[in-house]
Parts: sequence; C-alpha cells; structure tokens
Amino acid sequence: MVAVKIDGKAFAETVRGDLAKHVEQLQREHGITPGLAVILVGEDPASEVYVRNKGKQTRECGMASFEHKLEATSSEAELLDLIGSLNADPAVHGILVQLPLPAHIDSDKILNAIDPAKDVDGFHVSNVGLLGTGQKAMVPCTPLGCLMLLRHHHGKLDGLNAVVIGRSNIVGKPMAQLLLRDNCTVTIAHSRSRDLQNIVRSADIVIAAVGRPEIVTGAWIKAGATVIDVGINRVERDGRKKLVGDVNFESAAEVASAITPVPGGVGPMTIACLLANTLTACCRARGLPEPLGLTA
Ligand SMILES: Nc1nc2c(c(=O)[nH]1)N[C@@H](CN(C=O)c1ccc(C(=O)N[C@@H](CCC(=O)O)C(=O)O)cc1)CN2
Ligand SMILES: [Mg+2]
Repeated sequence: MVAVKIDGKAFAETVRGDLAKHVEQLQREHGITPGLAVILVGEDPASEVYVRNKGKQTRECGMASFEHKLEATSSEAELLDLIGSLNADPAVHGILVQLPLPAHIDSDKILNAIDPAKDVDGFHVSNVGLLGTGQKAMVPCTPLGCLMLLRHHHGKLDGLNAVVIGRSNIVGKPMAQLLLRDNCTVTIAHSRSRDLQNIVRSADIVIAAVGRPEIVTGAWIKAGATVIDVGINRVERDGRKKLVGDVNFESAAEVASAITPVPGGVGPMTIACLLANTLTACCRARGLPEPLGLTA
C-alpha cells in the first residue's frame, strides 16, 4: 500500500470535540442549547442504527436531542403535522427526516415541508438553490464531510480535476457544487456513463458515490490521486457479511496517494457534519456569529 489512509473516524472525533466546546460556550455566554429533532419512519435496521448514533452523539456534544419514531404505516399527513410542530418549536434548531422513507410517502414533499432555516440535511429546494448559486446555504452532511476531509488532507483544491461518480441529490450533485466552489474542474459521472473507467482515470480527486460494491479498482485510478469512498455496501464474502465501499481499497491504495477506508472514512463525518449544521442553524437563528471552520 502506498496511499495514506484518511482516518475519518479520528477526524470526526476532533470535529465533535470542537463542537462540544462551542456548545458549552453558547450555553455559558447566552444560555442557549442547540436542539436537533430526528424523525424515523418505519423499522429499517440500518436507519435505526444511524438514528441511534445521531441521538447519542448529539447528547455527547451537549446539544438537545428530540427523537420521533413513527410507524411504517404512518400517513404523509401525520408526518407533515409533526414537521409543522417542529418548525414552530423554538427549542428545535435542526430537523432531519431519516431517508429512505417508506414508498407510500412522497419524500420531496416531506423534505420541502421543513423550514429551510432548520433543514440541517440541506435537502430543501431552497438550500439546494442557494448552494447551486454560491449563496449561504445549509450544506448536505455527507458532501460537507468529504470536503472537510479533502481540505484537511490535500489543502487547496484549485484547478484539480475532480470526478464525482454518482448523481444523487444526497451526495453526487451537492458534492459537485462544493468542488466547483473550491475551484475544481468537475465531472459528474454515473453508472451509465460511457467509458467510466477512462473518465475516472483523468481525476486528481475521485469521489465514489454510485452504490456499487468495489466497482472502482486500482486500474481506474491515476497515480497519486486522492480517493474518497462514499459507498456503504453490505455484501457476503466467503460466507461472511462484510461492509465494503464503492472502491476496491487494496488495489486502489497501491496507486492513490490518499484514500478513505470503509468503514471509518466518510461515514463518521456525516454525523459530525450534521451536528455542525445544527450548531450553525442555531447561531443563525439567534443572530450569533457562526463558528469558523465548521462549515463549507
Ligand atoms: N436524512 C438523511 N438520511 C440519510 C443520510 C443523510 O445524510 N440524511 N445519509 C445516509 C445514512 N447516514 C446518515 O443518515 C449514515 C450512513 C453511514 C454512517 C456511518 O457512520 N457509517 C459507518 C459504518 C456504519 C455501519 O456499519 O453501517 C462508516 O462508514 O464507518 C453514518 C450515517 C442515508 N440516509
Ligand atoms: Mg417515495
């Protein structure tokens, strides 16, 4: 292995430590406690783990956590009612609806019902538009986490060729916007891109967020590139369940200069950035300065 392994777990711990200090200062100087409400609909096992971890880490940072669990059969109207009451609650500065939602619920309608100022996921069309036009937005957590890792390990990104594999609203599209804002030349590729391998080989920075286990191998990577693996795929190998990314770590690490592992890379940064966004939303709501270095 020639690449440096980018330790997202350790970096996320540092971010959460900084956040806890800011939260303590907010309480001491202004008597304010940032609050995050998380809504889970149904019983998807992975979502249950993520929501539990979000609640735990929110409390560990000194923020207030409000957890709402709704039956899988809950109606869109029930969910909209709950969002309406959280929008109106001054103790709640951030609202997150865990995705995916059950198929009978229109996700876009739900996400667009959240007050954009409390939209700590950055999925409301207003925030998508603000980010796309270079204005102050709430930035989606996973791309924000990738950007923080990239800036920390690579420094300035100006002029670099970045290839984002994946065009989801949660990762691919906002990631491309953030890289553009940092002056990269950005290509968005996806599973149907012709000659994907050669597109990826042109990249100084590869963001793999396509949801295909280990599709990107070392043969696709330009020597010295930085590889950020967003994939979380549960697969069975030699009769054992395993979590792998969209990148084949072993072969890519022979060619890249730096690479994130799965697990322990981007995943932990997602929750750290959610907490950072909650603190940001709280400061904006109260007209207080935003902590530097915790946002894009
Ligand atoms: N409303 C949202 N829903 C979803 C989001 C999101 O950002 N907002 N992202 C994902 C799930 N997710 C957070 O919600 C998330 C995924 C993974 C991790 C993480 O820490 N992963 C670990 C591995 C954990 C495991 O064993 O499964 C890692 O990569 O090290 C945190 C959060 C979809 N839904
Ligand atoms: Mg749906």
